[in-house]
Amino acid sequence: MTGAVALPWSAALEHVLHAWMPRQRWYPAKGRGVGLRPLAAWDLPGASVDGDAQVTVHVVALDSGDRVDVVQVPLVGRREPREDAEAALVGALEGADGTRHVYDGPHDPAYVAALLDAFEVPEGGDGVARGPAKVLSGEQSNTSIIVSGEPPSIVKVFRTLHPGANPDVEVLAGLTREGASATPALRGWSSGSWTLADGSTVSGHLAVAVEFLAGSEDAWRVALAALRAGDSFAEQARGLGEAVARVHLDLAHAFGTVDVDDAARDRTVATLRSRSAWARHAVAELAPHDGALQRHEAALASLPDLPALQRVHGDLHLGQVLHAPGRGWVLLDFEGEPLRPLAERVLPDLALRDVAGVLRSFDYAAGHDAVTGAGSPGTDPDAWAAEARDAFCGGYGSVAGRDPREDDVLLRALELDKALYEVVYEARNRPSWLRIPLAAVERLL
Ligand SMILES: Nc1ncnc2c1ncn2[C@@H]1O[C@H](COP(=O)(O)OP(=O)(O)O)[C@@H](O)[C@H]1O
Ligand SMILES: O=P(O)(O)O[C@H]1O[C@H](CO)[C@@H](O[C@H]2O[C@H](CO)[C@@H](O)[C@H](O)[C@H]2O)[C@H](O)[C@H]1O
Repeated sequence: MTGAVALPWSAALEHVLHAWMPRQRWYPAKGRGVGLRPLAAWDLPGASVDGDAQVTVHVVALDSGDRVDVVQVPLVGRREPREDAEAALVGALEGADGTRHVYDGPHDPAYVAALLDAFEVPEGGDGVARGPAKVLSGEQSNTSIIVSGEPPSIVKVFRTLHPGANPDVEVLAGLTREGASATPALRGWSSGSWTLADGSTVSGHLAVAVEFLAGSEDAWRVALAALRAGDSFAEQARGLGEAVARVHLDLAHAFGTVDVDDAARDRTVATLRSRSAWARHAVAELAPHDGALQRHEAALASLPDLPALQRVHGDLHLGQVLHAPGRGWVLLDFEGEPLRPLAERVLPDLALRDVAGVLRSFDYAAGHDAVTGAGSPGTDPDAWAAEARDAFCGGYGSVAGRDPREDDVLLRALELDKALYEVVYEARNRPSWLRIPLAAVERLL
């Protein structure tokens, strides 16, 4: 599957990627020794931008023995080095025919042009208007490129690949058909195939393009700024609650709902239990709560009746919400929790899971400055978060027809579930933040 392409797999390319990939923010195997295995490679016609560019997309398995991650690595090879792109240089390959300078695809106009040419467009859509491209900097699990055409778009190149539909593409396609306004409109996507170790060929989405909301600010920053200034976040939280409820109604309409029979209830309870057990085993700092967590796992059997299940966001927090001028709150990134297997992330779930996600995020905002020393609250953080929480639930209930606080037992179980996920997430990624979700686990148990 990695045959005649412009930049074929070779010992030299493997060596270069081995050094370069672990330094990338999106690299999913940080801290683990991995072997690289090529799963697929294909060329995109790169010469449409300039004659020197050769665009090859590699799909590579990162194998650490007990776990395999599959990543997408689009590369551009050039005979002439790009003066303006030192930071995007992956490495240089020496061959009998001279040196090839290899660049990270998203930072090279030849790849971006070729990627957009390969996009499929939703029915009735205009696709992505071409324009100058710029990679978004910051903490991201994928690589996003802003394409400043008229209108502008943002293209997300998926780095970790999964077979099947990517939920970001699938969900935004459904919501765009619904004419939803609290999510960005889908503009296009691309797909590809790769071959697994057992010889089977699978396909999946490689990239997605949506409308770019210029001039927007993310809710996490807005909330932190309000807290530091000593300003209430109640009005914004109420609007956010309304927006989340509208997205839930649109998702239910686009993808349907599933009534909870005994089997679905058992599955939901089992998922909550196994997450608690997973966290207990994964993070030593939970040891003092082991007994209480085991009692909690047993008590989940007596949860009250569950509402119907539906497609949800799955990893909703303030960093996944933008405030866009003239548009209000807009929810992003429907890929679900990165630490959860994809097959689970696309199943119908409790809409209250997203409510719990936002409530946890208010708690994070309240605890952030004390843990990181990045600023200082201008008001009592706990009272600030409690007010935001009430306003959010009130706003949500005014659109959904039921206030989440009426389902307090279930909501609490979902907040605890999220806090346990966060404990694992922080232990792996930001140990200095671990105190925030650990304190929540203690409080919620
Ligand atoms: N439609 C959009 N308009 C404007 N900015 C966006 C848009 N989509 C994403 N962003 C910006 O890109 C960041 C990362 O997007 P996200 O979909 O969460 O990617 P990832 O899966 O890599 O975390 C967001 O936090 C936001 O700042
Ligand atoms: O945005 P991602 O899909 O990568 O989500 C992961 O990272 C998030 C952190 O960026 C993490 O969110 C946690 O930290 C947030 C503050 O940075 C906070 O607002 C959230 O409430 C908290 O869960 C998320 O859990 C993780 O899946």
